[in-house]
Amino acid sequence: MTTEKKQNRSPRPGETITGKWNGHRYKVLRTIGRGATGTVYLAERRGKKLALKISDQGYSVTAEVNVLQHFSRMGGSKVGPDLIDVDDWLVGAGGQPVPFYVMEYISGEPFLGFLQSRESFWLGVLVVQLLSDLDKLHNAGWVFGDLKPDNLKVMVSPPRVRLLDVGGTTKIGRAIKEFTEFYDRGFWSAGTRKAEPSYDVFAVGMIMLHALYGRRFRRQPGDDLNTLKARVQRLNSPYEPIIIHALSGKYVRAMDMQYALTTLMSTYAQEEKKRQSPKSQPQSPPLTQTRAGRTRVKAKATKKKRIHPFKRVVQEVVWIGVLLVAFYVCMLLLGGS
Ligand SMILES: Nc1ncnc2c1ncn2[C@@H]1O[C@H](COP(=O)(O)OP(=O)(O)OP(=O)(O)O)[C@@H](O)[C@H]1O
Repeated sequence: MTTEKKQNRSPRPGETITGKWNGHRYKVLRTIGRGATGTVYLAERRGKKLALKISDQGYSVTAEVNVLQHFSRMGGSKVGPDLIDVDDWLVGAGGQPVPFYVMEYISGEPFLGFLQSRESFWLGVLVVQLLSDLDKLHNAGWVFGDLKPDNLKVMVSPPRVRLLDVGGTTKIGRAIKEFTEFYDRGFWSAGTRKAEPSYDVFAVGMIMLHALYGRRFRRQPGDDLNTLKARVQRLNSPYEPIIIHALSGKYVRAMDMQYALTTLMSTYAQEEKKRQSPKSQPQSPPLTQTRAGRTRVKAKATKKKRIHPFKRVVQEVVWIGVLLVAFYVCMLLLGGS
């Protein structure tokens, strides 16, 4: 593979890319997106959809491929996309080799888009999954680094969060090599940019804050960790203590946050079960803090109480009929004896 930096030609939709070394052919369908280090295309080989990344920087391809190879050796559930092929594309006869790699195409919904139409319970479910993947990554000696909603996708049925864009993945102990300010603890003066598990955990806290708040907000001069904590408190969300702990660096490992979140969610699930039994009184607000969730719960409750007048009449008529039939049967039996 080449490592020199140059401006590569972009493939056109419908164009076929043939690898110089492995000889595999990929038909480019469309551009998925452009990042800082290159462009990702949706491609097809033998009827299978794949993601093909072409970079202008050979060294970034090498680094990303290296990380994806580590990911695939982790075993268990998949952490990042599977690496499928690494090769050079020869553009035209005698053209310069263009380095590219092919990975599993992760189809699904964007992380925030998936949550928009669902109750905030789902935020907890996805974050528990994410923390489990991060924990595996950390145990293998890496930190994801550039953790943000854009780098997460939710594969549906069953919903499963997946990590994309491994460009920021950094060896534990080194300086984080790629980050996005809003999710970066250094930006909020909440810690260093040293690659350690708590760096990713902070970003998870910011992702939760972003999802519940509904958008990113600007950092004003002087804003810091305390400003973030105050924002979290204003959300009045059951996730508040978890997010505050994540932002404050109280969870050293992703697994610590995962444990706290799972405990909180199972407590709420038990309370919800009790709440549904007619004798008990609610103890705390349900885990449905999104506006959409609250409206749905309210609508459901209203629906239960109100019965259509016509339906009530029909029910009464049916009951009177049942009673009359029972009365006549009794009369017949008494008359017959
Ligand atoms: N395996 C994949 N399956 C599906 N989509 C992918 C895959 N890998 C990357 N993408 C998408 O391709 C786009 C470009 O990704 P890329 O990793 O190059 O950069 P980025 O994350 O957008 O930007 P940056 O690296 O600058 O943060 C993104 O929209 C990303 O979601």
